[in-house]
Amino acid sequence: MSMVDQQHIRNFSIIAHIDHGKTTLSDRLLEMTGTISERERREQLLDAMDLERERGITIKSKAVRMHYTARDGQTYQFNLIDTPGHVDFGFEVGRALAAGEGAILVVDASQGIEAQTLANVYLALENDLTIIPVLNKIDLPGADPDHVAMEIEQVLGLPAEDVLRVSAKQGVGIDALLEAIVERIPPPHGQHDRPLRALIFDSHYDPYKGVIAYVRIVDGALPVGARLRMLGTGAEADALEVGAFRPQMTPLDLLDTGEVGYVATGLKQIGECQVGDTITLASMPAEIALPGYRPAKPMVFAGLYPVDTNAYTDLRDALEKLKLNDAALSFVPEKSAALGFGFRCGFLGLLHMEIVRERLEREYGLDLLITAPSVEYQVLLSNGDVITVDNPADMPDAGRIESIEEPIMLITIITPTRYIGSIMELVTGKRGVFESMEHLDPQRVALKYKIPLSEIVVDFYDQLKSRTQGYASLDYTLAGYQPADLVKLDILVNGQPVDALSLIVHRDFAYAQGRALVERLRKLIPRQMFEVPIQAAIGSKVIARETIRAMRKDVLAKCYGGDVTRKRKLLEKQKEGKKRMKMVGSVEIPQEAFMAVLSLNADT
Ligand SMILES: Nc1nc2c(ncn2[C@@H]2O[C@H](COP(=O)(O)OP(=O)(O)OP(=O)(O)O)[C@@H](O)[C@H]2O)c(=O)[nH]1
Repeated sequence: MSMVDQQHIRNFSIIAHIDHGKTTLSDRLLEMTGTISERERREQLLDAMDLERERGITIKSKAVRMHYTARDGQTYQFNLIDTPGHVDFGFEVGRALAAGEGAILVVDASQGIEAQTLANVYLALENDLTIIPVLNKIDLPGADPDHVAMEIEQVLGLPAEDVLRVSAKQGVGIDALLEAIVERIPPPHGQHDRPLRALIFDSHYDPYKGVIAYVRIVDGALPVGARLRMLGTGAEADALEVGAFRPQMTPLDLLDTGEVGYVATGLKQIGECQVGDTITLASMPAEIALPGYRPAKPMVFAGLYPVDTNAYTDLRDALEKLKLNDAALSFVPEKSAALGFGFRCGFLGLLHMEIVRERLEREYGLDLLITAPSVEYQVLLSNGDVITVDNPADMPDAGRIESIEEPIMLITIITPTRYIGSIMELVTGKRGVFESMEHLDPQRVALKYKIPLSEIVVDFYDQLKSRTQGYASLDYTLAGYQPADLVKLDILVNGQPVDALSLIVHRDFAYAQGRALVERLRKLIPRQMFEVPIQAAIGSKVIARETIRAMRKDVLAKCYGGDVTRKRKLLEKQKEGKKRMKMVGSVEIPQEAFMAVLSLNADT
């Protein structure tokens, strides 16, 4: 049985703005400590998920154990908890941070501080972590380490002389960083003789071992074979296996005070082993749970429907499994007159939505139809009741509504000063209100605005990037709810309202958006055998109309009167080519139509 003195443990995360080199640096630390070989590093081990490698981003946090022999001759156990960098995943960053005592803050020496650098530093400070600031990419010709070190001192209050300089790519400055981890990050100071308290900071589901909880042992120890109890849910389980990620799962006899590792619980019910809960021993339970996490709050909602109606239960099972690896995902069954049975899902943001959808399709072989994303509205009814509405189709008739409140975000945009005008124009065009402007240096500012979430979920980030040639960065937090003059815009296809195409829009923009949407739909919905009118309406008032002309008769005419099987073959072939279509009434509507709203601004 290995006993490690807590003095020789260091638990930390690496935090960074996206693309500043967090993954490259993590892999370099693994290589320098002999945890992986150079070849393995090249294969970018930490970004193991296919999807991550393709998108080049880190989605799930991971916890890897390394051993480092320092200049003082002592061997230290490092537990590196990797965190995702994208704005949608701030929730996971917070969880990972709470499992350690320190954070390495990576800043690209050619880019300087970006929006998520700030957001991550605030999260680290909230968790009382020791921060080691590191300038990465000093090998780049455009790197200006002295300037960025001063920026770090001025904006973040971390002394410039404490800032380390590395090139993760070339392996420069990594020794000094390893020493700084030993010297600057405090060891854990848990109580070895107290009953076990282990914080669950992540989990995944394994078909053979059940729920695998990623844990930080705060007090006591967790031996293999022990009977465990979850303090929050009361569920009990056996520790089938305990171990550490090195980086593969490696079984051990026990996890001791201060250590980070995993425990396989055999639990099949994901709800019984929740991230944020405390694990203790059934034989000698701790009394007080560790402070948990704020549950992640979904911000964006969309309907997910199987293209094949028979796949409904498969979709439900897949969502349940995914949820284990993704605590932020929420879903409830919903029924659409147009699309049948499906689920209303809640996501942290659009990137999160895209990832969930792709994982469902790739890992579970599902063909899905997804509706346009919506935010959550607070609706005060004339009878005094307040309801929340996250599906435009559920919005009550205008006559029953007293007022509607929508979520408002506080956004921070960091940008070179030359783009301020263009950003102002973008933000005010989306009902944004200026809050403040702060200079980071003579060439760069942090702009703050309040803006409705519904205006930024769609393509705000892309527009911001294209207006600033990629130079601006964005971060956002919920600032509260505000009343607004909102109306429901219905879309009628062939005279029938299609619930899945309804939208909530501001009254001032309703006409323009209705026009743009019907024009767009006219292009997206394929011609049918008959003429199809497409209308946008508010209540019973039609505000825009387009017509899809009928298909020319001679396409199928060839088959008439002749060979029936040939006609059937032709129709089947067409069907295959249009997999992602839904029959709505007598009209086939393709997936793109349900997402048409996403590309509206490109037209207006
Ligand atoms: N020149 C140079 N490029 C680097 C260095 N470190 C990382 N990069 C490159 O910067 C890009 C982003 O690096 P990643 O390690 O994927 O960044 P990340 O912060 O982990 O990104 P996410 O996981 O998506 O948040 C990659 O193309 C790296 O090859 C460095 O020291 N020098």
